[in-house]
Amino acid sequence: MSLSLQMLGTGNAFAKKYFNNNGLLLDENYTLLIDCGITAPLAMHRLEKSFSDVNATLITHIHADHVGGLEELALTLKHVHGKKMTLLLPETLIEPLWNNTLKGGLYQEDAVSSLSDIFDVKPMQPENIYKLSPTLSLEIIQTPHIPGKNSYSLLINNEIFYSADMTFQPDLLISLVRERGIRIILHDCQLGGTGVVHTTLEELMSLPKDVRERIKLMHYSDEQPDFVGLTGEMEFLEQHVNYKL
Ligand SMILES: O=c1ccn([C@@H]2O[C@@H]3COP(=O)(O)O[C@H]3[C@H]2O)c(=O)[nH]1
Ligand SMILES: [Zn+2]
Ligand SMILES: [Zn+2]
Repeated sequence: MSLSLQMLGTGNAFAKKYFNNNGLLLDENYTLLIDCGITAPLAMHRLEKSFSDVNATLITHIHADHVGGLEELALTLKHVHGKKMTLLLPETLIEPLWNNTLKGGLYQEDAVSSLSDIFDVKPMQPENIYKLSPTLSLEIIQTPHIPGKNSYSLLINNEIFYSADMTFQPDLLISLVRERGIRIILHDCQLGGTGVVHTTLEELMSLPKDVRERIKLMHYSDEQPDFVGLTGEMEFLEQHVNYKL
């Protein structure tokens, strides 16, 4: 089995040198887009990839760097390719994604009045395992990010943890490694300041070595080059590089 990850971008919400932190998870017969932010359409174009070749898009939470490209994705698929994207998303996000984010741009009288009129919606719930292909399965874990906003991390094939955006959860990270045997942790990383809505590099550096050595850093600011060599065992993921997982 060969599973790989190619990030469309590894930047935070305000980065200008990096695209939004969205990724393509690829196995032999299946491509999953993890989040589709404002910059995702341009990043796909730069990689000479088409949304029509993506089997499904998964949404972790409703921030523009994670959902801001969905309007273009949906309209391109409908009007250029004549199809709907399969949209995997936690059930709690369906209503706010439509009413608070997408309805303004996608509503069309007698044609599009709900998320499922424009996407093939597949609601997800924590603790269920979703088998996307013979070699790719997914679980969602609700994790803290912004007070009052539902946000989710991912467990891929019961061996890879993808934090999406979350505040520092040391107990969760330690138990994922020591109790669930998680091999790789792909984690958002705020390089400076205090971790109010994200996890800081300083916080990740405080983790025990057996956890740190499984971590790859993503969702970082434009200052990332100043921090190369200062992250201990944890390496930065680079956008557009295809990593075997
Ligand atoms: O209380 C807050 C709420 C938000 N923010 C910023 O807005 C950004 C939204 O996208 P993000 O979740 O990738 O990152 C967030 C932060 O950069 C913040 O600094 N403090
Ligand atoms: Zn983000
Ligand atoms: Zn966020």
